Amino acid sequence: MSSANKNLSVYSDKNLTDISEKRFALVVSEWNEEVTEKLYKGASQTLLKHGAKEENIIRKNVPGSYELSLGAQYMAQQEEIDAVICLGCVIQGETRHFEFICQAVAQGITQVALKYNKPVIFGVLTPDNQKQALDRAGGKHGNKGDEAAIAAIKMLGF
Ligand SMILES: Nc1c(NC[C@H](O)[C@H](O)[C@H](O)CO)[nH]c(=O)[nH]c1=O
Ligand SMILES: CC(=O)[C@@H](O)COP(=O)(O)O
Repeated sequence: MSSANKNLSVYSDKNLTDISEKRFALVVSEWNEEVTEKLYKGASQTLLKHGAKEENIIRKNVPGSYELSLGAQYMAQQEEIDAVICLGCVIQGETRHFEFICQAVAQGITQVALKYNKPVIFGVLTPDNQKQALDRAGGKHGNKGDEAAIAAIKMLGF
């Protein structure tokens, strides 16, 4: 089901685990910052809405989505971090570079989650163009950042 048929910001908030004492690392790509700042806003506001403390939301920037995996590892290895949310936007260009970044970051983030046995969430948009990105960063299809935050909360309640 595509985001066009399932709004990224629509979710059930029933039985969400208490996150008042949980610490979240939000690793944010600087590439396409017009989009990633919106993703960060969505994720951070969703965490606060569901009880996270502002001082327990730690933000770290990386140059681009390819660096999200290493940034996630730096944070996940810290015992006091309960979950990591990676936020990025990789937009298809003229070459196959898009494919390599998307594959690398998806696999890299997964490896970090499994290595450190804690939620490391893939909050990365991979659109064909800027419009698709903005539609999923607080636009008509919701906000991928909201979805990522809820995924982190649900995995903490696993
Ligand atoms: N084209 C996009 C990039 N490219 C940069 C890479 O992510 C990486 O920083 C570089 O290859 C150096 O290792 N990054 C995005 O996040 N989004 C893009 O559209
Ligand atoms: C995903 C990218 O790195 C891409 O935006 C770069 O554009 P291009 O493939 O035209 O070099």
